[in-house]
Amino acid sequence: MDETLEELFAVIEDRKETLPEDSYTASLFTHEKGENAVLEKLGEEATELVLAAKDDDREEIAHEGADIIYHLLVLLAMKDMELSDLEAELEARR
Ligand SMILES: N=c1c2ncn([C@@H]3O[C@H](COP(=O)(O)OP(=O)(O)OP(=O)(O)O)[C@@H](O)[C@H]3O)c2ncn1[C@@H]1O[C@H](COP(=O)(O)O)[C@@H](O)[C@H]1O
Repeated sequence: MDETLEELFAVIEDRKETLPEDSYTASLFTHEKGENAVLEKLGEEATELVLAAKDDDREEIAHEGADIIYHLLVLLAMKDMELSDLEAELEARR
């Protein structure tokens, strides 16, 4: 899981740097709504996750959970944060 997150975060940082035209990630960095675009996505997906959990739909829980993690990593990159900032917080709670 760690490796998957690190690789995904590296791709996100690359999209932020190179802004390819066909990249959904790049479109979040250049969105006219600014960071609100990713914040709205996080809000929507949190609601969808709650509904999936209420329906006991394990496939949908995994789908919405992955959407949330991806958009959270985009938010970290947008704030010039590192994956290690999140890891440090989790480590401190152990
Ligand atoms: N992990 C993701 C990822 N998760 C979600 N999304 C996008 O986030 C959007 C989610 O919006 P929506 O919820 O409206 O779309 P949806 O899929 O219908 O979702 P539901 O409504 O079903 O919940 C979709 O357009 C997805 O394509 C992602 N887009 C990209 N990535 C990763 O980012 C990498 C780079 O992608 P590009 O930037 O597109 O090159 C990819 O290789 C992936 O690894």
